[in-house]
Amino acid sequence: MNVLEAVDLYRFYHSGEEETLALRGVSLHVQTGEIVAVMGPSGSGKSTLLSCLAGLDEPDGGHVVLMGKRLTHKPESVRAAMRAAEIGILLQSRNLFEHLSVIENMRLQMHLARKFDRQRLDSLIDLVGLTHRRHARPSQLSGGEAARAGLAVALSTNPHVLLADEPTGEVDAETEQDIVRLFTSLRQQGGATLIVTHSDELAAQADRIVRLLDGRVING
Ligand SMILES: Nc1ncnc2c1ncn2[C@@H]1O[C@H](COP(=O)(O)OP(=O)(O)OP(=O)(O)O)[C@@H](O)[C@H]1O
Repeated sequence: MNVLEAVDLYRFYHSGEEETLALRGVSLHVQTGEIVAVMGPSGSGKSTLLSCLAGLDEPDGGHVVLMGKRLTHKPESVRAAMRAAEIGILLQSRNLFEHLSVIENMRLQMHLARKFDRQRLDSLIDLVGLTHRRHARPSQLSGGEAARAGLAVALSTNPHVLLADEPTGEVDAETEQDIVRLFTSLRQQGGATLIVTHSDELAAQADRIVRLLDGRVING
């Protein structure tokens, strides 16, 4: 089953006289139990694509279908509700509120999605190896711990699809291995994952690699 599908996405940016064609007719899908890696050089449109897939940005053309329902060209409030219910998002800027502890960040995410689940909270924090750091604030975490905490927050609502932008971008080799293992265990549980990455190691674990160049898919 297609959990997430993008059909012929276009996104243009205008600044002054200049127009950038960030996406030029991108189509892709992610199915249940599948990891799809999106790769491509800097500026090829990966982050723009992820924002459109998450409903954080509206494409200028084309559409996105999430769990059989159109996500694009809907009011922001509707997109936000669909996002909270169905999507886990891990962006490069991370998804942690600085004034909340790891566990409070996870709780907040669950409450926003109206999916509070004490058991899931405990098992996820254990899964990412942060039980002993559950009460730490983001500023008190190492880079690798913060990456794992961000992942725990993204997964706290048990989303149908996880979208991750460079999840291993700033972590050491050991944490990268842990994150790779986490993604593969999610696949075993039937999760659908789309990862934007420059890491060959992470991409090697994907079922498919979608390569972007100048806003176009150059293979699928
Ligand atoms: N808000 C914006 N305004 C104007 N141009 C933008 C904006 N965001 C992105 N772009 C341009 O759109 C193109 C695609 O950018 P995008 O960030 O999606 O690429 P990327 O593949 O994610 O790059 P990177 O690997 O460096 O993060 C680039 O040419 C970028 O300069």
